Amino acid sequence: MAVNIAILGVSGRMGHAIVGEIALDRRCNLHGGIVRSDSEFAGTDIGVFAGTGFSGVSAVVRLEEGAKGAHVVIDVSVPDATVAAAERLAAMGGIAMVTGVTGLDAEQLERLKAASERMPILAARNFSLGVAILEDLVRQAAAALPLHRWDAEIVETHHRAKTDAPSGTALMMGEAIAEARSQAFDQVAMMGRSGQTGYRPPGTIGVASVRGGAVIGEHDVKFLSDYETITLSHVAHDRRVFARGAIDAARWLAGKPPGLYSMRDIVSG
Ligand SMILES: NC(=O)C1=CN([C@@H]2O[C@H](COP(=O)(O)OP(=O)(O)OC[C@H]3O[C@@H](n4cnc5c(N)ncnc54)[C@H](OP(=O)(O)O)[C@@H]3O)[C@@H](O)[C@H]2O)C=CC1
Ligand SMILES: O=C(O)C1=N[C@H](C(=O)O)C[C@H](O)C1
Repeated sequence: MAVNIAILGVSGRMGHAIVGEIALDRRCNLHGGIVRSDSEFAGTDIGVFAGTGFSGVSAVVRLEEGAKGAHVVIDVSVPDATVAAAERLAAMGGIAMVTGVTGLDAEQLERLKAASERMPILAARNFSLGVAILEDLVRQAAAALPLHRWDAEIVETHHRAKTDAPSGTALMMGEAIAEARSQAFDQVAMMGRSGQTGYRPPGTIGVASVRGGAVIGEHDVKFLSDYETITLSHVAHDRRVFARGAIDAARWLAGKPPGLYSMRDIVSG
C-alpha cells in the first residue's frame, strides 16, 4: 500500500526536499501540504513551487484540510506549529505524525508526549542513519573514556538561516554522553562560553554552535585528554539524506499504535 503523506511546513527547506523525494518514490504519495495562514504559497500547487512539476495538490492553511485522508503527516515546521498540530491531529484520529522539528522547550515536549498517548508520533531530531550510528559510537566512546581524564566537547555547524541553537542533533549527542556517564545532561551541559569562565569543571559537556554559509549540518564530538584527542564527526552533504529518512520513518510509522517513537525504533526493527 502506498503511504499518503501530508507535509506541515511544506514551503520550507525541508518541505521542498521531502516533496522532491516523494516524487521519486512510488511507495508514497504527496497527499497534502500545509503552510502558514499568510503564506504566499497558500492555494498554489506544491509540485510547482517545489520544482518537481505540477502535482495536482495545492498547499492549504488549515491543518485538518491538508491532513484529511493522509496516513501520516510529516512535520518540518516550527515548535509552536508542531505542538498545535499534534494535539489537533490526535483529536482527528486515524493519522500518524513524524516530526523532525527541533528547539522544542520542556513544556512543548510534554504536550507532544501527551498527544502521543492518543496517536503514533515519531520524533527525530535527525533523520539520518549516519547520525544514528554516530550516536552509538559517541555513547560507546563516552562509556569507555573516564570523564575525569577525557573532556567531552560538541561543536555543531549549520547554515546562516537556522533559527535554533544548539542543534537538536548536538543535544542528542550530549544526552548520549551524559547517559553513558550516568549523568543528567542538563546538570553538566556548558552551552557556549564567554567572559572569565574559570577552569573547565571536570565531567562537564561543552556545546558550541557555528552559524554561516549554506552548511547543511556538521557535528563534531570531541573527547580531549592531556595526550590525545578523539573526534567523532558527521557531515550532511545534502538535505535529501534527511528527507529520505523522514519518508522512511513515515512508511514505518503508518498504522502503528499510539506512542512516542524514535529513529532507534526503526533501526532496531
Ligand atoms: N530531523 C531532521 O533530520 C531535520 C530537522 N530539521 C528541523 O526542521 C525544522 C525546519 O527546518 P527548515 O526546513 O530548514 O526550516 P524552514 O524555516 O525552511 O521551514 C519551516 C517552514 O515551516 C513553516 N511554518 C512556520 N509556521 C508554520 C505554521 N504555523 N504552519 C505551517 N507552516 C509553518 C515556515 O513557513 P514560512 O516560510 O512562511 O515562515 C517554513 O516554510 C527545524 O526545526 C530544523 O531544525 C531540519 C533538517 C533536518
Ligand atoms: O536546521 C537544520 O538544518 C538541521 N537541524 C537539525 C538539528 O537541529 O539537529 C538536523 C540537521 O542537523 C539539520
